[in-house]
Amino acid sequence: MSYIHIENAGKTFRSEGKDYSVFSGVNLDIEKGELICLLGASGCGKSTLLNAIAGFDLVTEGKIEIDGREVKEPSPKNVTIFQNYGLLPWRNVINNVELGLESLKKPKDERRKIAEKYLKMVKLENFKNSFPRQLSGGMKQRVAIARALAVEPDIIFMDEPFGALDAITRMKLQDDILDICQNEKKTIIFVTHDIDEATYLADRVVVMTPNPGKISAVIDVPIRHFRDRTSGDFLHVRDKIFDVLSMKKETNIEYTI
Ligand SMILES: Nc1ncnc2c1ncn2[C@@H]1O[C@H](COP(=O)(O)OP(=O)(O)OP(=O)(O)O)[C@@H](O)[C@H]1O
Repeated sequence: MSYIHIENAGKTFRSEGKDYSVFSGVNLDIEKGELICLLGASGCGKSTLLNAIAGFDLVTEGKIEIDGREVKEPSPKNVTIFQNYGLLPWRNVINNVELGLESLKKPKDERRKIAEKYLKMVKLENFKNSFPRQLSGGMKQRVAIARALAVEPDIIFMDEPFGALDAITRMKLQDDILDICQNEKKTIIFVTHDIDEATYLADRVVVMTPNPGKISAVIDVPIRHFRDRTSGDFLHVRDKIFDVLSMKKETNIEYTI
């Protein structure tokens, strides 16, 4: 049995006396240590599926199991990173990173040591005494990543974490995520509607289409982490995704140089 097992999962909301199916018939198996990107256009149910796996909002059909246990509520072993950082403005950077460790009742010395280790990992060791208002968006998201890693979670759920960042900062943070994956071997489920981001980060890209949301294809990314966004292999995987989303032009354009 896989680590995360999703079987015939569906989610229906009732609104004004009518049922509305967000996604249905979703089957997916995820192994420990995989980085899975859920990719699709706005409204295809990516966040709803992520929330169902994380236990925030349960499926209404089928089942989702993690490590053999049906998901019925959020687990303290997992963390979620959102687009809006979620930092406490009155706490400085290191105290923000220590937040989850306080809930785990770690002694103060140990908390500090762990927080410093992860701040170093996200290259913010020189900003530990700064407050969120003094940081750029990218730095804030790095603090959120350090805070998530500090509690040594089993699974990290990321819902468009870089959606509010400019393209260059976004690419730098994507590299950070790949470094972290190599060092920490975490299971990550990452929601995005950015095809390049999914191709760059994922071990497998799960492509979803709407009305109702369903999985149209699961695309293996054969070379673990390209690090080169212009390589032929990268473009090949990207092309496959365009194909699934029916976004390729019918006719091929010929270029003459
Ligand atoms: N609690 C709810 N009640 C009713 N409808 C909902 C609820 N939550 C989500 N939906 C609907 O489900 C659909 C899918 O939403 P969801 O946020 O999962 O999509 P998404 O693919 O993540 O989109 P985006 O990329 O824009 O965030 C939307 O049409 C949304 O309005």
